[in-house]
Amino acid sequence: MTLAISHLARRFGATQVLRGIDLQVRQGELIALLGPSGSGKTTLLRIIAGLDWPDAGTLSFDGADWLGKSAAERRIGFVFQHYALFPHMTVRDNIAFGLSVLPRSERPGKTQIAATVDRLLAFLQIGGLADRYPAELSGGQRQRVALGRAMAIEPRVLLLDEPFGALDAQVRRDLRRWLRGVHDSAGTTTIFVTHDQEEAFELADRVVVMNGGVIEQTGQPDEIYDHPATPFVARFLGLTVELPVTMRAGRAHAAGLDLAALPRRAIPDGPATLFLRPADILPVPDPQAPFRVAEMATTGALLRIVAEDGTGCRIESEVPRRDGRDLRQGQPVALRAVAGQIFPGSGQQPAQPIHTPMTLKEARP
Ligand SMILES: Nc1ncnc2c1ncn2[C@@H]1O[C@H](COP(=O)(O)OP(=O)(O)OP(=O)(O)O)[C@@H](O)[C@H]1O
Repeated sequence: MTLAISHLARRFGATQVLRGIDLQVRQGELIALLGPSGSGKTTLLRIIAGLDWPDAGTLSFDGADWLGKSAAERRIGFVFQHYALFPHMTVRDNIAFGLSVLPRSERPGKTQIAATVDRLLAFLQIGGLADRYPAELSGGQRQRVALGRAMAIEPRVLLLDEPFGALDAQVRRDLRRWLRGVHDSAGTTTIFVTHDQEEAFELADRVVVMNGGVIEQTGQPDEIYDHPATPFVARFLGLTVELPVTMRAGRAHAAGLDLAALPRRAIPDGPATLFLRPADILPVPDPQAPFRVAEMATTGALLRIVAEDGTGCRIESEVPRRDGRDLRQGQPVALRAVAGQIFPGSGQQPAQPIHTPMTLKEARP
């Protein structure tokens, strides 16, 4: 069972919001659509749900065209950021709602609906809330109920749009783990939208990074974190230090930088740009090095160090405080990169990826 999206495009007036989306989601996967505001995540989710239609492209489920089907026919469960529970109904009635409005031919009997709701209340660990009204629930409890309501119809695909966006950090973290458990035990196929990196990486089997209506990269969290496929993904995932380097036979070189730890890459000789996380740069005392420690500040566990080379180049690094014990203000240091990503081209706009974004076939199961 696969949800297959191909060349999907959507324009609102002059704004091209989706520009050719290709994505396949397998049965039982938990997928995060991650990207900045306006990148098209919600639009994509609404098209999958049958709440909006694309201008071009295809959307199919198990080989059957879904664009010809209504939202109800697709049997989608949808949870929005702002809990759209019915205020005048108890939790029990909210969860039963989707079942009680099914066409007569598909609608289970009253006893069966009550049994399904009881099972869901227990499964979602909200049995104690069954007779409360939404106004008597916390935000986190409301989102659990909203998920219960979405799951009652046994959806083929569960869609969540920033489901925890309005909640505080600790509740979000708790709900995340709870959702992962629910997803695993229920065996649903789930797609959720978030702009919170940590949430996407902790929860998802695969993360889809979107930007400006295109998918920049699709992959397992660790693959994306370790190997961002485009400059956008690199910046978005915190590789904020960008340095001009020169490639020779697959190796990057730059004055004052020790780049020997970076593996060789298939990149043409010539100018390229190295993207690094501050935590992947280690300043090492070296009397010959062109850099000097210009600033040092501690955050408790970490030491933030700014190194300058006297020509205006300032590079920020972040090391565990114990690793920076030998460093002093003004000291000459070489900067050793322990990880990083290189893209051909130089300046503000390094050329686009050397890797093509991963497709489903390439992704590990
Ligand atoms: N019905 C609409 N009419 C006109 N423009 C729209 C409509 N819906 C969305 N847009 C525009 O499409 C773009 C993408 O919106 P979308 O909500 O899909 O992005 P998003 O990635 O989900 O952003 P956010 O994280 O802020 O929700 C935005 O520029 C938005 O203003």
